[in-house]
Amino acid sequence: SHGWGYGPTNGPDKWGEDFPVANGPRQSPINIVPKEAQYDSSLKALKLKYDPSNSKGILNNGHSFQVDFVDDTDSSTLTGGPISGTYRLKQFHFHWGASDDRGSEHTVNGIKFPCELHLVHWNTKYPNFGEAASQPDGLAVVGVFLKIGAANPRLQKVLDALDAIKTKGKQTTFTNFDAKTLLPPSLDYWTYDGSLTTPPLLESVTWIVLKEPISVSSVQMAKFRSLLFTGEGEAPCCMADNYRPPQPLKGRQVRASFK
Ligand SMILES: CC#CCNS(=O)(=O)c1cc(S(N)(=O)=O)ccc1C(=O)O
Ligand SMILES: [Zn+2]
Repeated sequence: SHGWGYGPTNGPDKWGEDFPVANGPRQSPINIVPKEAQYDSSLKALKLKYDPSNSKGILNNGHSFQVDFVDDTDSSTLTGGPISGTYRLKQFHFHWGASDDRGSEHTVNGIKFPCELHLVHWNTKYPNFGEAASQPDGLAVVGVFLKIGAANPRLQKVLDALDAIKTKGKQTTFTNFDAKTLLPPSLDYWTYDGSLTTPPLLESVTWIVLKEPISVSSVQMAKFRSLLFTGEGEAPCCMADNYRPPQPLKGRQVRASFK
């Protein structure tokens, strides 16, 4: 049977057939309405401590590309913010559109950004990522919006690696990358309880969405779209529009770390 994807026959509207949690009470992404977010003075500042030597490789996984990190020690971690304990950085990846008017998963007042970065972390109170991914407090994903503007030099090393991973399943080494350089100056954030935005859509994610976007140029966005969903030797299909649309809030509270 065909696996899940983002096409008309296997896209987000079809995921519930194989993954019934798709219609669960804490699905992601969501539309964020800043005026309805509650400022919570008890929310701590985010603390992101990333060791560049932990970056391992970059992989085209057939639905996005991801940069993987060594996560067998506490050398690249997320602490503070809305979470308790220590979460280790596992990978980061992006979601983007076929044109600059769409591509993000979260939206703000219904506005779509051209791209969204996700930094995936898992709670070290569990023995490994797989175990954590099945727990309600197992994962924490930091989301960063990208908006069209000046070319972002911090993205260039990632984009220059994409020629080597054009087709599904290709990977190459990607060392000494400091993921902190992808973050905006302000770490103000919205947070809510949600899920993975791709199958298996597990409801195990504390979402931490930064208010301030980082920049990306239209030329750089075209580079994202040069990737293929398809494997070598298959009819090529450009990797784009790999985003799930916002899901029902179902009574959840979105909190803000800032006034
Ligand atoms: C079990 C399990 C699992 C999910 N893995 S992931 O958290 O790295 C991930 C997270 C997300 S997201 N968009 O929810 O952060 C998307 C894609 C992936 C992925 O495997 O490729
Ligand atoms: Zn994602």
